[in-house]
Amino acid sequence: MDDRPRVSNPSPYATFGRAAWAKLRADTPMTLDAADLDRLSSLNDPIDMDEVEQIYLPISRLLAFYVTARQQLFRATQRFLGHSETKVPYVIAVAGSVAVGKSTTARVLRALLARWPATPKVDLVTTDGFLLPNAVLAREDLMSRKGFPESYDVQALLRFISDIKAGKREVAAPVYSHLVYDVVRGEKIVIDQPDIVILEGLNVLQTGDKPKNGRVAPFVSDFIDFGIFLDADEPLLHRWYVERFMQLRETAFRDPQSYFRKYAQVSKQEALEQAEKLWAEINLPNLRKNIRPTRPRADLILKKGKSHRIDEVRLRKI
Ligand SMILES: Nc1ncnc2c1ncn2[C@@H]1O[C@H](COP(=O)(O)OP(=O)(O)O)[C@@H](O)[C@H]1O
Ligand SMILES: CC(C)(COP(=O)(O)O)[C@@H](O)C(=O)NCCC(=O)O
Repeated sequence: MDDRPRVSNPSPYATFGRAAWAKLRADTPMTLDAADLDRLSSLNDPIDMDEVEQIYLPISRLLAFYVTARQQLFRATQRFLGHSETKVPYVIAVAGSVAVGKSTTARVLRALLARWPATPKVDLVTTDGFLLPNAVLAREDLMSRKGFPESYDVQALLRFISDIKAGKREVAAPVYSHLVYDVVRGEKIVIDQPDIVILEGLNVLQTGDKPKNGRVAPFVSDFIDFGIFLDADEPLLHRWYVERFMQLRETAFRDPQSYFRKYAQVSKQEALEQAEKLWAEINLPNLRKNIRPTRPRADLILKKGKSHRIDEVRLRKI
């Protein structure tokens, strides 16, 4: 019998259940209260104190180590090259499906990181601002591909993130409105050398096309220091998407400016059919083809279960 040790394919991740991960909070203090959480959670994505204490405080502690280590490495390179010190933001990406709750995760992280003792300046940018305007999407027959890689101005997103990592001041990003379902003309947010940028969106861990003429184009993910993938099984995502659509029908869709105002007026059944259609024809295929394949590129995978709680954490160790 061959008793040599088997060479197995080791997982690059260490996997934790909730209780084991919660212990890694160590002595990190709680800096948010119930009112903060109310303000930070999104529609149909509740978050409570337990979730922050058990899941997010250990993440905040981990990121404090990573940011310090990265800054030291960066300063070492600057010293070696004899360059004067420029300030370069640390970029954290938050990726995952439509309706998984990226906005809540990104906002809670931002609030926690901004309350570290050194109170760094933390900015949050969503990639939807880089979607092509509806007029362009309609012209190119891409309205039913919103969120797919071809629906974004990837060059503009790359320019934005590379300018940030080059330490440029006052870098502008366009702004998207979920209400009008389009990029808002003339509106922008300006990022002015923060300590940390959180970049949130479906596509932040994506890589570009295959090499052309022997050259590989740069990817958004090349400029990311730490990637988080927010994960959940398809049936849950489906449920959360449809539930949110039906809740929006009672709220945002009633606004005369809402792109979906029609669905506040039609029958519940018609609205439900539209939500199912958007999920089945756009968001689910996008999840399968373009979003979930980026999960193995994440440094941290947060898997949500029922009630939107994170049940499992996987941290890249190699
Ligand atoms: N049609 C809509 N009208 C108004 N707000 C919306 C609409 N669709 C999504 N939102 C809001 O936009 C934010 C981003 O949603 P989404 O891109 O699905 O990402 P996630 O759910 O992962 O945060 C959420 O806070 C959601 O509540
Ligand atoms: C705007 C989105 C593409 C998300 O963009 P992101 O901020 O992740 O880049 C998405 O919320 C969306 O609108 N998807 C199109 C199908 C739908 O209406 O659900």
